[in-house]
Amino acid sequence: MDNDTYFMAVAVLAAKWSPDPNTKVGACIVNPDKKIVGIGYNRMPNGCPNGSLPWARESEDPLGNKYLYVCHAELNAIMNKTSADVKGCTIYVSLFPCNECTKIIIQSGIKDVIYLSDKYKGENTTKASKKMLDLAEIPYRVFLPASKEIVIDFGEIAPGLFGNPPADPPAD
Ligand SMILES: O=c1ccn([C@H]2C[C@H](O)[C@@H](COP(=O)(O)O)O2)c(=O)[nH]1
Ligand SMILES: [Zn+2]
Repeated sequence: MDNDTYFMAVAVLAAKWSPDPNTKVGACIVNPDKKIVGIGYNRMPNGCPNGSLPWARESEDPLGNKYLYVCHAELNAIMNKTSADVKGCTIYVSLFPCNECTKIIIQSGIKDVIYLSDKYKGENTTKASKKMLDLAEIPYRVFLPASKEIVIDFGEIAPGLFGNPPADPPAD
């Protein structure tokens, strides 16, 4: 598996933890030595219990929608960093970063953005992101997967757990 596939798969796996019922986003930050230094997904802020804040999108009351509360995947990945900083790192994101995340990406010193989905490319938030990234000379590129899915096969690692005892070693 190549680097991009591996790191984007980590971002997509992180996204699966998101409680957002509509759009689950994952981010994986990788340093120049190809070490993962931060992972995040979109979720409500720490200390805000499940159900205490809305996941709605279209309430007439802005306080009844998720947008004022949710912490974006990129923010969480940067806040979760395991290194002193993320200068010179690459961020793999399952969705093109919004304008607010783009500001944080730029200010944090991240030097490269690789994304999977650009489903909000027509929105001003995405247009503003691209404008800022262009001005800051931070390249961004789409990740084009070689296949639609990759399989994580637990049975390959531990066949005994699935009713297939490991084969006997060959006789001498
Ligand atoms: O840069 C971004 C942009 C968005 N998100 C999160 C924020 C929300 O939880 C969803 C978007 O919800 P929609 O229902 O598709 O409007 O994605 C993010 O983490 N990073
Ligand atoms: Zn964002």
